[in-house]
Amino acid sequence: MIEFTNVSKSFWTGQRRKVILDRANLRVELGHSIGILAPNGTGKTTLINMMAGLEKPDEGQITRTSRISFPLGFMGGVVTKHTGRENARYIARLYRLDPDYVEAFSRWLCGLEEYYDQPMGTYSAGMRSRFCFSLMLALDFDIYLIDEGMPHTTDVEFNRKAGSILRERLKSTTVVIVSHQPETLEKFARSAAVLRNGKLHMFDTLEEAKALYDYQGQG
Ligand SMILES: Nc1ncnc2c1ncn2[C@@H]1O[C@H](COP(=O)(O)OP(=O)(O)OP(=O)(O)O)[C@@H](O)[C@H]1O
Repeated sequence: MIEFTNVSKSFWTGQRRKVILDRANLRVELGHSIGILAPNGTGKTTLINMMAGLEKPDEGQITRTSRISFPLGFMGGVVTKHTGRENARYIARLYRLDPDYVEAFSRWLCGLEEYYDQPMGTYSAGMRSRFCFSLMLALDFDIYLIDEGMPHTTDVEFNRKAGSILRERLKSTTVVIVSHQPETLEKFARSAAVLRNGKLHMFDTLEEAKALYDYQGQG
């Protein structure tokens, strides 16, 4: 479960205070995936980072009682001078999981072949994103945090394998996905919230959320 209670967050831009959340409340229960719709630049990444514990609220309380993933695509946990193998084994230990299993699963899924044993600094952006996604699926979380859909990868075989594992995982896991596009949420969640002017408005269906989002304009 993830619960936001009266959570506020803002940034000082040098000229003004940019409000991301203003005493926002939200509850994510296990088994109930949700999508969060928000226009670009209004705080999607900040919100998902707060759920992951990477960003602290200014005020209010965030309660986490499940195994919650780092955001899909997040690279902060990897050390680029180390190889994919070393990173996978190190991160497995941090999560108290079997490094042999995590390495084998991620090595198989990302399909980086000999690059898996090369420093991650030599990877292309697509290779890094395949590595991080494969690691995230290897770690087996209760709640997966996804910022703007699947990683952009041009590798057809990876997309096929990762897509089918993710679909299977979705039957037993919970997803929180943020996006500026309702279509991105459709595959993952039936209920949705809209982030608007620092408030989170929760709806039982994606259609209702979309109606408010469209009504208020997406910019
Ligand atoms: N550390 C920071 N200091 C100052 N401003 C910040 C900081 N982090 C984010 N912001 C600002 O807060 C706003 C929300 O940022 P965030 O990255 O969460 O938005 P987003 O909805 O994910 O954006 P995009 O759709 O462009 O990816 C932006 O205006 C951004 O410039």
